Amino acid sequence: MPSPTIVLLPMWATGHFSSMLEAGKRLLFCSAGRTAAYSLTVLVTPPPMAASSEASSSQQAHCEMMATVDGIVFHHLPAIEHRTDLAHPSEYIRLYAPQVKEAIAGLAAPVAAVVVDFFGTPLLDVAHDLAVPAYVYFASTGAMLALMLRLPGIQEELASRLREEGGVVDVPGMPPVPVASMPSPDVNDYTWFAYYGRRFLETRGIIANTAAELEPGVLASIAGGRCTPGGRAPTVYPIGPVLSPKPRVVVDARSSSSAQECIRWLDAQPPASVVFLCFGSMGWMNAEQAREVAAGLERSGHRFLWVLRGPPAGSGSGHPTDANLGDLLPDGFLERTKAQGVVWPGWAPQLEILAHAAVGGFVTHCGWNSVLESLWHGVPMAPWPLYAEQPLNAFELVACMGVAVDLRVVGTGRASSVVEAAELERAVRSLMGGSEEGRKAKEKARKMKAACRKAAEKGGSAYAALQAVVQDMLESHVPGTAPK
Ligand SMILES: O=c1ccn([C@@H]2O[C@H](COP(=O)(O)OP(=O)(O)O[C@H]3O[C@H](CO)[C@@H](O)[C@H](O)[C@H]3O)[C@@H](O)[C@H]2O)c(=O)[nH]1
Repeated sequence: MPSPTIVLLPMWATGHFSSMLEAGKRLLFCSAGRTAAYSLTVLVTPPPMAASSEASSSQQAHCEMMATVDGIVFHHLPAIEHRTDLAHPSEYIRLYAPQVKEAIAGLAAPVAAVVVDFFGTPLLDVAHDLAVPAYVYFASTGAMLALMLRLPGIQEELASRLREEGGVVDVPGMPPVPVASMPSPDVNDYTWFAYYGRRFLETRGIIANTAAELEPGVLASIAGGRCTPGGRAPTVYPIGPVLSPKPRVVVDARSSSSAQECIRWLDAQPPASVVFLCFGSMGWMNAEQAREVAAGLERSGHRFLWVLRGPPAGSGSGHPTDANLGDLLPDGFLERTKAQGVVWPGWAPQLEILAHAAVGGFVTHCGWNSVLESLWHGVPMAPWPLYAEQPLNAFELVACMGVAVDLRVVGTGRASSVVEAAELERAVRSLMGGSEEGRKAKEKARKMKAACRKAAEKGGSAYAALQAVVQDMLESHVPGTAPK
């Protein structure tokens, strides 16, 4: 009888796919040496056409990188017909249910557990139909998880709260969240968030990319049943920070020059002297936004490494394009600042950059992977949230963790939020140690670095959570049973 397998159902977006694969690898390593060690089966759903070939090539490169790890097997599901009427990723993922069911039922190994990305929550039905224990992998913050769990109980009053001038939303374990810091409902509208929150309670547990040391308040409030109607608390396994190295091929294929050039430039800069700016896998800037940033950086006088990507081709949705710097930057900027900084017009080796001693601060869109990578290396941040749950993350970084300086963003959304030049100049100076706020953020980030590393050590909280979830999977799995 083959050893039991854990089935992973990741979602294609880079910030989800790579994080979940890395988490799966950790589950696998944690089970090694036990009497019933697992294998890992990853069912790969191709991105919809609108998500672009960039998501496909990134997905493929991650699969190739992970395929070299013993015990991981990939099954690529055939693409379904493209549908233009589906606005939400979860609706699209739901269409894969029959294929996912067939693939799981056809596995030779007994299935110990199915783990779905939170966008793939509709696929919990498949696990239930097959009577297989189900778990969710949550790639974002504990705060966002608390909010999702809370939403079914406050959905009715939420609409009026969101309209109130100066309104706040109560997320247990956090200070009152101003309406402006609520996740932007553009893609992930609150109906879906509430749906996830309800359905998470059907699982055996939520495997979360966070750590008790990072978000003690919200994790305690979830565990205490304060976020859920009826006080029924789900089991959360905070196994983070899970950092996911990007395959070299993804970095090189997406950059106009070798990624190593960034690192070589950093090698020549003094310690903690460079401010790094990067906006995730989907962030981009238009000429108005870039002009303000350029002026702010130049006036700050600080060294910078700025990853600048241009708007998506065509309709404006989809992935950013490699920037044509001439179209985005003010005349003469590159020439005037060539001794001060570098503008990188494509995909950059972010994890290596944040690990570099020359980097002293990070202006970030607050994607949770970016935040964790920054904290892991003790780099303080200035938050410029763009979409999804990023405004909530930004609030948490400043108001709860104290690891970021405030940055005043005018407007919301990818195309319409602007940080004016004078504000960027002020925030960069502060971030780089020019204010009490900046120095405090740096000190807090240094402490978070130590806490993150302690959590991940053998005997640390994340390590214990990994062992606990593997133990739960062993207990829930009845040896010798395969799905019907
Ligand atoms: O030039 C780049 C740009 C990004 N990255 C990497 O890409 C990942 C980006 O992930 P993240 O920071 O989480 O941003 P998004 O790609 O925007 O992630 C999505 O998924 C996250 C996890 O759920 C959410 O927090 C975000 O809001 C959502 O947009 C990180 O590992 C970065 O290191 C690079 O290596 N080079």
